[in-house]
Amino acid sequence: MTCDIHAKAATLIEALPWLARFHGATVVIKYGGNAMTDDSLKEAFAEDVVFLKYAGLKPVVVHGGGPQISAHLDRLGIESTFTAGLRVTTPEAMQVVRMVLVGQVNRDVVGLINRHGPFAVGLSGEDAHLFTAVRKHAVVDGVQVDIGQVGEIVQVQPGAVRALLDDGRIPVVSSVARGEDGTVYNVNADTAAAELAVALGAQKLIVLTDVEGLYADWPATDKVIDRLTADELEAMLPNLSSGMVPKMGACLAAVRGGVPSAHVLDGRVKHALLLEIFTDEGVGTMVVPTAPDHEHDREEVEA
Ligand SMILES: Nc1ncnc2c1ncn2[C@@H]1O[C@H](COP(=O)(O)OP(=O)(O)O)[C@@H](O)[C@H]1O
Ligand SMILES: CC(=O)N[C@@H](CCC(=O)OP(=O)(O)O)C(=O)O
Repeated sequence: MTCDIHAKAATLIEALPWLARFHGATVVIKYGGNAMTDDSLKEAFAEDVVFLKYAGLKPVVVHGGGPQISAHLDRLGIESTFTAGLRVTTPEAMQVVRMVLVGQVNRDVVGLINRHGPFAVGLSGEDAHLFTAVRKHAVVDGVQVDIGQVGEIVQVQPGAVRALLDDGRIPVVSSVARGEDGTVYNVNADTAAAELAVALGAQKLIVLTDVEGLYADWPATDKVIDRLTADELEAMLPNLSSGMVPKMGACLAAVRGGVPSAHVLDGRVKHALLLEIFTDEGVGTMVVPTAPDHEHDREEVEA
């Protein structure tokens, strides 16, 4: 019993340096479609985000919804195909993408968070010119491939998100973007989260997904890379497959854009967010700008 109490106190006090470090910091969290399928995990995610807010951080959520979009397209008899991890998006599919992300998944995430208080406000990347995009082409074996209404973000106007943060709210953003010509674009949510993290000058980008982190030798799953530099990641990128291409590309873009660290965490682990931010070990894969001079504790590495 005494032992239990001491262990609890030790866990709480272990958080102290991290609370001091991240007080007032903006943290962008990408909540992935594959990490949002289990009800008790969804509730734990919402608790973590609200915990971060009460702990003095400024969480911003960017959500995905790939599996939910695929399920809806399936019901309508529309086939889903992906090129380089991106959904080939016909105008017909785009209507479904927008409806599912903005009308369904965004509402679900906002609702989960707001069980704890009047915090979450949902917005689409189209709102207040948050994300402006142009048509993106995928490159397969050096050849440009048309993938439909997939957008590449060319401008972020984070004013609406900042205003919500200043008002003590938790912005919840869907990865749909506007084009200057009125076209609506489907943007990969990892990419959107990274762009927003850079524009906000965030202290961290955290990407929650359904694997432990970046595996060194996928599909072998016995070794997770716990830390790598931007240069090391860049060298690995051409050999990555499926959803990890945009995910790790996003981590690289965030770190190169001035975000001090980007993390890929296992969203299937309850309270993975809290473990990453408030404990000494950290979990998952961390991307940092450059290698530390010598082996140090995690605090120095992230500084
Ligand atoms: N090197 C790798 N390490 C980890 N996962 C990988 C790797 N290469 C491919 N994957 C696959 O990428 C998936 C994650 O991408 P994705 O399904 O798009 O996630 P999310 O929906 O969370 O954004 C993993 O579930 C795994 O199947
Ligand atoms: C262009 C593109 O691929 N867009 C994604 C947007 C949602 C997303 O990224 O969802 P996850 O994070 O759950 O994968 C899609 O249509 O699936």
